[in-house]
This record gives sequence, structure tokens and C-alpha cells, in this order.
Amino acid sequence: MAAPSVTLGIDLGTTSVKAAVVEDAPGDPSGFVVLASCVRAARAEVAAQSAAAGPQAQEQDVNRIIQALNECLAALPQQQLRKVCAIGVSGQMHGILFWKTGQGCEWTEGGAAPVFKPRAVSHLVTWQDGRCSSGFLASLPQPESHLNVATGFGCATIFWLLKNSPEFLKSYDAAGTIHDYVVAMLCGLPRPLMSDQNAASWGYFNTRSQTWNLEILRASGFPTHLLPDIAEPASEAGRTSHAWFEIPKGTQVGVALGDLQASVYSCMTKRTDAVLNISTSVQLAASMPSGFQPAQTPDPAAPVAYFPYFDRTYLAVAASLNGGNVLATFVHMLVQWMADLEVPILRKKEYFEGLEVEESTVYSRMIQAAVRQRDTCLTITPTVLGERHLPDQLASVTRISSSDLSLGHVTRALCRGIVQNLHSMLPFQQLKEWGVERVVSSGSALSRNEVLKQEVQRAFPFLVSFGQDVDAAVGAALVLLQRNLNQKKS
Ligand SMILES: Nc1ncnc2c1ncn2[C@@H]1O[C@H](COP(=O)(O)OP(=O)(O)OP(=O)(O)O)[C@@H](O)[C@H]1O
Ligand SMILES: O=C(CO)[C@@H](O)[C@H](O)[C@H](O)[C@H](O)CO
Repeated sequence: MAAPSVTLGIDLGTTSVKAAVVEDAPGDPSGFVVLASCVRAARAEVAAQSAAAGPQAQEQDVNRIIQALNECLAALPQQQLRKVCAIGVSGQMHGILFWKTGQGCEWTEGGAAPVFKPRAVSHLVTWQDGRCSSGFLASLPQPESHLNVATGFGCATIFWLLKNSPEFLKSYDAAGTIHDYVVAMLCGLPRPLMSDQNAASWGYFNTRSQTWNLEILRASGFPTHLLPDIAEPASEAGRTSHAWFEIPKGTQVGVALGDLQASVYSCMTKRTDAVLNISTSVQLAASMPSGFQPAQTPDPAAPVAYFPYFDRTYLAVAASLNGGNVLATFVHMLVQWMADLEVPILRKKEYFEGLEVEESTVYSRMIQAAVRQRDTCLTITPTVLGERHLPDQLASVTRISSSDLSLGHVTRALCRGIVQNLHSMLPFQQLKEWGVERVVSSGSALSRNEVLKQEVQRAFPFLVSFGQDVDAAVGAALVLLQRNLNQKKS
């Protein structure tokens, strides 16, 4: 049998959903070609289901995420989808949604294309959720894991719901990340499967033994039946239970990856590469030598964490919570100010409190202004979400002089601040000590922002090569493609 070579990759990000159709190309230097790709904004933010979650809550409507996914699939060339033999999925890590087994979705096959729609599902409580205060986290049992537990991690969210909304939890009997949910729905899985990459991102998971901390969790009354079964990342989760767009029923679907690992996989070609991804958040990752094992107890103050990669290897990662989302917050603030001041400009597509504003126009004007403003003394520490190792250190602006207040100055200072904040977490010189020779970058917040690119070039003591904006989707496809090719060879 021919190895499946046309593979669909999907990345369910915080801001956008991306899809890419990738084919094996032995003649190409990279070994593959991207036949087609598509990105759609999810615009999924919603008010929290529980009022007790407070203003720090961050939830997304799963219907809107799946709608963006459907729009992506509909926009891809249907004749290429017909050739898809395998589907790899990745997405925003740490977050959690709940559903009722057997009722998580409904398939409609009568319309233009067969699709599934979410049914008995909760909102997705995302990795940006801030409902678990430092005090609440300190009250939780100590995990038996090298990774600490932070707000926005699936298990912390379950603990919070157990305390504040126990009735809500009783309405559901399955849980997963958004990408685990999509895999479970595509295959009609009775119980969701989760890779160690995503399990580690929920907390209370031991990567060495590949098991959840069941005893510790049970002793605290945690509903352990909500924890998914563990399986190798990109191993076969199942086969599509229905035709999906033009993708045939019975197509192989891989166990979902974390978006961090998928982005890294798409562009780390050598062990001496480090990967810088700037999308909604930022990650700077370098691979640890095989055999490396992180210390078995978490260090809550450490800005660098070790995330499981493939084949029991680890990535050393500075995962900053403050990346493109900081620029997005600034854009929302400007738009809100324009609405408050009733400035009748930029009337086009998006509604904001009655005023229609095209956000992409705001992005392009502020980026152009900062391209012209090549330097600034204005200093912005952009940590509006805090950091996992410093949750209470919020953003600040210093060295404000009356000559440095233009849009160009502020945008340049914001972009510089994002890069400097990352540098404070993992000094770039450290990469050299780890043997890194080159930095490859990914993420659309970077690929679409010339000023951010300039600041990256300025700060890194390396050549930085810039990638495309659908990297995690390409990575999700590639892992599966290469796994299938290797299985064919062996
Ligand atoms: N028109 C634009 N021009 C430049 N940058 C933009 C524009 N629109 C959004 N952005 C930036 O892109 C970021 C989102 O990037 P991206 O679409 O890669 O996110 P994502 O893949 O959903 O994120 P993640 O993978 O972290 O979940 C926004 O936070 C914002 O900073
Ligand atoms: O940015 C994300 C989602 O859009 C996250 O999944 C990050 O990848 C994650 O927070 C981080 O990289 C690891 O903690």
C-alpha cells in the first residue's frame, strides 16, 4: 500500500485557526511542499459561564472556533482535500473544555459539505484565563511533576470549578483541550485521547512515568474521570467516522500535539537551531540533548520550563504570556478610545460599541509609524498578563518624555519591550552556551510585523531566519507525514 503522503494539518490557535495541505516532496530541500493553506480569525472570546470567575476569566465559544475551522476547510481546494490520507491537529495548550460523551457534536451531511457542529459542550477556558489567584494556587496539592501549575492550566481550572461551581462540573463527563476535542469528534472516540505534550500543559502529569498524578488528585476529591487517556503524539487516534468536506470517511487522524511543539517541528531542522515563535504569546525554545531529564520538582520561580517534545526528549522553553496579544490589547485600546471620543475614522468592517473600525488598518498604520521611528527612549515592560513565574508583575511604562509620545514611539517601545521581556526570561547569550547556532522564527504576529522583526534582529546575537504564518498547522501535518513515511520504510 502507498504511504499516505498528502496530509492535512490544522492548528486551533487562540486568535486564529489555520489549515495547511502538505505533500511529501523527496526532491525538495525541505522534503515537503505546502500545496495550500488558509487562516481564519476565530473571534471567539465570550463572557465567562460562571460569574464567580471574575474579570480575569478568559473563555472562548467553541461554536465560533469550529465555524472558523469550517471556513478554513471550505476555502481549501476541494480536489486536494479529496487526496488527504491523514490529518494532524495541534492547538492552544493548557486550556480546557468539557462535553457529554456521545453528545459532543452533531454531524450534518445534507448541506453543501458534511460538517460537525458542537452540541453538549462548555466554553473553552483558555490558557489566558486568570481566575486562579496566587492564593488559590498555593492552596492546591503539590504536583508530582517537574512542571508547576499556573492559572489557565486545565487541572487548575478543574480545581477552581470544583470549589466554585461544582454543579457545572456534574453536567459533563469528558474533557480535553480544543484540539483533543476536534480529534475526538472527527473519530467519534468514546473517550478523548491526549498526548503527553498537552497533558503536561494541564499540570499534575508526570512526563517520566507518563501518568497523571492520580493518587494526589483523588486525595483532593478531583474528578479524575475527566482526565483523558494518554497516547503518543501523532500516533493514530482513530479514523474519521464521517466524510468531512471532501476528505473521505476512514481517514487517519493523529493524536493532537501542542501548538508549541508543532511550531518547533515545522522549522527546527537541526538540533543546533533555536525556535522563536511569536503569535498570540511568545516562545523561545531550544532542544535538550537526548537523555536529558528535568529535575523532578517544580521551581515556580524559574522562567525557563522543560516541555515534552517527541520520543521522550525535551525542549527548554521561555514561554512568555505576553506576545502579539499585547499589541492586540493596544489596538483594542486605541479602537475603544476612538469610540469613546466618537472619532469617525476607519469606518469599515468590525463593530466596536457601535463604531465600525477595521483593526487591520490600525495595525498597518501603527507598524508603518514605528518603521519610520527607528529608535526610542520610551521603555515599556509589556507584561499585561504577568508571567507564570511572576504572575503579579504587570506592565509598566518608564522613561516617558514629551518628545517620545507619538504612535511610532509607543509601537516601537511595545515591540522592543516584548523582545526584551523574553530576553529577561532566557538571556539570548545562554543559547550560545547550549550550542545554538541559528534562530529560526515562526508565528504570524512576527511575520506580519516589520518592527517586531527589526527588534528581534537587533536583540539576538544570531542570524534569525523568518518563517511563514501557518507554521503550527504545517508542523502538525509534517509530524504525521514523516511518521507514516518512516512506518512504510521499516
Ligand atoms: N493585521 C495585522 N497585522 C499585524 N499583526 C496582526 C494583525 N492582526 C493580528 N496581528 C497580530 O497577530 C497576533 C495573532 O497571531 P496568530 O494569528 O499567529 O495567533 P494564533 O496562531 O491564534 O496564536 P497562538 O498560536 O499563540 O494561539 C495578534 O495577537 C496580533 O498581535
Ligand atoms: O500561545 C499559546 C496558545 O495560543 C499557547 O499554547 C502557548 O503555546 C503556550 O502557552 C506556551 O508556549 C507553553 O506554555
